Amino acid sequence: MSLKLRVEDSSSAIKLDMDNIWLLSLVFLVCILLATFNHKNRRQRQRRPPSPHGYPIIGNLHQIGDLPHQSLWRLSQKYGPVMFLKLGRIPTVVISSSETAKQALKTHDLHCCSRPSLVGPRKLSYDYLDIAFSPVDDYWKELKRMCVQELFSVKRVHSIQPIRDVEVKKLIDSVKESASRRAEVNLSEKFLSLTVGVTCKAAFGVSFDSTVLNNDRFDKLIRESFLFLGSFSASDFFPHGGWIIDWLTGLQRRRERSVRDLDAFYEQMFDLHKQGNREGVDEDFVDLLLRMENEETVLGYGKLTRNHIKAILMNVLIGGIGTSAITMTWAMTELMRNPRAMKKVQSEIRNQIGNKSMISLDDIDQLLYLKMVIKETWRLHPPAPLLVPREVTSEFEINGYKIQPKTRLYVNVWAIGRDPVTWKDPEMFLPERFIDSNIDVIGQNFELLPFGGGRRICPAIYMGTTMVEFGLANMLYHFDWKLPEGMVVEDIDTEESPGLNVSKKNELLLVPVKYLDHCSS
Ligand code: HEM
Repeated sequence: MSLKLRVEDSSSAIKLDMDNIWLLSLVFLVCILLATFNHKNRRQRQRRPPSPHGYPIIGNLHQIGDLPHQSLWRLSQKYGPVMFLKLGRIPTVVISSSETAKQALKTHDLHCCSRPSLVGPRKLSYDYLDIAFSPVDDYWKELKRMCVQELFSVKRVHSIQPIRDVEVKKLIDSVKESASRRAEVNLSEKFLSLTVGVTCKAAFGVSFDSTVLNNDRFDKLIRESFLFLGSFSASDFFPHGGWIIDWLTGLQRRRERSVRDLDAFYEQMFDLHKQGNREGVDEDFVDLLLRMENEETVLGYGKLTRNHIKAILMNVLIGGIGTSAITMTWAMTELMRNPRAMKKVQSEIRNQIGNKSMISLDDIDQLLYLKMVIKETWRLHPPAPLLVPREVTSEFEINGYKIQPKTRLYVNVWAIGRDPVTWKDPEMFLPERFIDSNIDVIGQNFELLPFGGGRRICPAIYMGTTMVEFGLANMLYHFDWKLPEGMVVEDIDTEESPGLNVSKKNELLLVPVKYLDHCSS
């Protein structure tokens, strides 16, 4: 009995040992698998750009704040010029130096020149029929080529000069009137009226202050579109459930109303053109696009339709109005903060122009210091500080870090303009830094990118630059500028207001003094 027991004991001991061996082998195998997986994962993570710590679900969204370009600049000082963030569900890479911008916008432009699908732009652009938000495809390529050749060409910029003359003359007259009363002028508002006036006449053949265009309604329309293009939309970061938040916050409703109102505005403009009830140049933008529609012009995959025209006009409104007005306001702000630069630029203009009632486009070519003032303004205050977001379509590397397809890519040109590696005393407004420098804004110098670069570069650089140079030159020629009673230079702030285009938060109020009165007295 005892023998039997012992035999049974030893067999179960052997069985136990076998079980242990199996168990140990299994644990060993799992350990090896885990180690291999971990190693692979660590290698992959190592090849991903450095990243600040994020939270589940929201990722790094809480670190973005009201002025994302500023928050991202601060983060980039800790995590470097190629930084990875998870914004909600969206893998995002932020580029913050001229050297890495060159890699993204030049070397690897082809891999990252598409646009992400964003809800606001999708509605405004009739499902991406525009230039700015359309993904990269044959339609976008042909549309951009057509717009560069027809809408934004040097010839067209010159053909709308009579419109600029009329609108700038109106501005001068209204500022003169304030000067005669020694009253303050809201320059932020004046510059906006100027660019709205020029854009309305050049694009739609109507005056902003005419009865045809109810300017209160138009003003509201434009402000609303800017607002919702620039405001936070949960759907853009949580593609599957974000719409619920947008619905709860009322953003979705406001967005739909704004799209409806803009659509009605375009239809009204088409009707006016049908009735021949328009003013301005021989052929405005609507005329040109309607003519192309009649000629059954094919772009990419199909014929140009009314929705294509509306989407293109949306880009003209969004691109043409804010950017130039913002630049002129920032330039005047910086000149008021730097009286030496103000004196120098006014002397240049007045010495070159002599005694004239209006400055011409040809005169502008000689104003080299003015051009430096504008470049310096764009270095410190690019109107689109993060450009327009891009989407990566195929894998590439920057500084040895792998950037995966479907990543959203931001280029922080605001940070690049303040990089002490590139710019000496970056916080100082110093137009002279461009003397003897070849740095230009046409996308070839990656330290200064107010118009972006690569395939997605702004197609209207000449149009935008001409508006800014012409508007500023006239305001600086005709008037001296003083601060309102009781204010000193140190009181002028450079606070920014959030949005798609970053403008000066507090409006710029100045008192004009008529210059030519000095001459005649
Ligand atoms: C001071 C004036 C202007 C500035 C600073 C400016 C700046 C920019 C920037 C930064 C971009 C994005 C580039 C990128 O993503 O790399 C852009 C794109 C664009 N801009 Fe401008 N812009 C100005 C004037 C204009 C004007 C006057 C128009 C039209 C009337 C215009 C139409 C466009 C369009 C259609 C795009 C989209 C290009 C694309 O995605 O392929 N811009 N602009």
